[in-house]
Amino acid sequence: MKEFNALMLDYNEKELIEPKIKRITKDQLSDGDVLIKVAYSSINYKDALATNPKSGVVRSYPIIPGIDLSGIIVESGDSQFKIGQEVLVTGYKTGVAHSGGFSEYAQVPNEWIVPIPGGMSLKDVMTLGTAGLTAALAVNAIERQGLRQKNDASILVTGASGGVGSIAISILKTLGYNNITALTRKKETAKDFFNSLGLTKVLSPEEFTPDKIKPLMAQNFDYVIDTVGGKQLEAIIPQISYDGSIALCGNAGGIKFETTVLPHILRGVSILGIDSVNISFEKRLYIWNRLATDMHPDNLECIISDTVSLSDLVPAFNKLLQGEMTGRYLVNVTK
Ligand SMILES: C=CC(=O)SCCNC(=O)CCNC(=O)[C@H](O)C(C)(C)COP(=O)(O)OP(=O)(O)OC[C@H]1O[C@@H](n2cnc3c(N)ncnc32)[C@H](O)[C@@H]1OP(=O)(O)O
Ligand SMILES: NC(=O)C1=CN([C@@H]2O[C@H](COP(=O)(O)OP(=O)(O)OC[C@H]3O[C@@H](n4cnc5c(N)ncnc54)[C@H](O)[C@@H]3O)[C@@H](O)[C@H]2O)C=CC1
Repeated sequence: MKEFNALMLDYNEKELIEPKIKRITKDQLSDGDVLIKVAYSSINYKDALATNPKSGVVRSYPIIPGIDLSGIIVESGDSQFKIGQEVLVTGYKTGVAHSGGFSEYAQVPNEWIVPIPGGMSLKDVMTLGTAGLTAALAVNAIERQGLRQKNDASILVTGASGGVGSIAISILKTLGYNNITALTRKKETAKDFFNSLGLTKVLSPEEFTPDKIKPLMAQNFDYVIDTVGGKQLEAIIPQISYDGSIALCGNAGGIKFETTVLPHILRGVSILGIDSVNISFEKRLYIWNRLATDMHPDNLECIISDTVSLSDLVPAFNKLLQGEMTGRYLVNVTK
């Protein structure tokens, strides 16, 4: 490997220099103990945000973005990791302050590396990627809050056409929780996708949002997995049932919302924060193991809408940011 392809983001103090595929060498990668020949990556909302310097996602330039990668170890300075071993990396500084997965090779610290969980392929783990890890963390969090004891609990999932939302729905269904309502702006345009997820209850924001939002409203949902954040939350939290909870995962619709203490002090409603980037290694392994076993979505192949190559990334980012994407993009780095 002398030169190889990578997507480079650079910034000239005023504006982002148009992201471009460049031929680079190993010494242009960030430092690390292990060199991985990348097979697959995926596109997450955060990867698309990374192309906007104002988003605050990228902490240093130039950078190879891509918060996810799977591949095969080709050089190892750590006896724990063997050449030829199949591994995955998500989160930490990957793709935001350390060269990431949109490259034919990546070099990372040993403590970020997760061996591919039993039974899964390099492609399966990137079909899930950070979106899958986040969805699984959210389901795990609401299970710990009582969902396990309530098989017929009513669960609302927002941003349901997106990566985190659709994988959360698949995991919930795989685990046998079937009373799921999807909230989506794509009720009409993504009908086939929702059918493939086995959803029967799909609401648009217009149907969901009451004319007047009161601090407490009818208790319609026991649990919520929210990927949208922002103003939409103002109509959701007052509709959570007594002792229910909401796993807050995302900010696709904004970061600010106004609320009152009433759902929390009168109904015992809990807000559960979900982070996939810096969770402990122990929890990471636990969740990946669940994704390979009881949480493994029955219909994993339905989640991927398109498989793209490094040269297709920029138009794909734009589609994601404009909310035009349904499901997920898998990135075949070798294509
Ligand atoms: C896959 C995951 C996701 O998709 S999460 C959603 C995508 N991420 C975002 O939208 C975050 C974008 N980032 C921002 O908007 C900003 O970076 C910020 C608002 C989070 C912080 O920027 P600001 O300029 O206000 O503050 P500082 O850079 O000075 O940081 C303050 C304080 O927060 C710590 N911090 C910054 N970024 C993160 C982060 N991503 N995760 C956790 N903590 C973060 C930073 O270290 C500072 O703490 P300190 O103790 O002072 O070092
Ligand atoms: N907490 C964590 O560790 C993680 C957080 N996230 C966050 O979760 C969110 C979803 O991520 P992905 O599934 O990768 O993105 P995605 O782009 O696949 O899905 C986003 C969904 O939100 C919808 N949406 C976008 N803007 C909206 C608006 N204004 N109002 C209503 N719906 C809107 C889209 O139509 C889509 O269904 C993002 O905010 C992302 O940053 C993602 C992964 C990890």
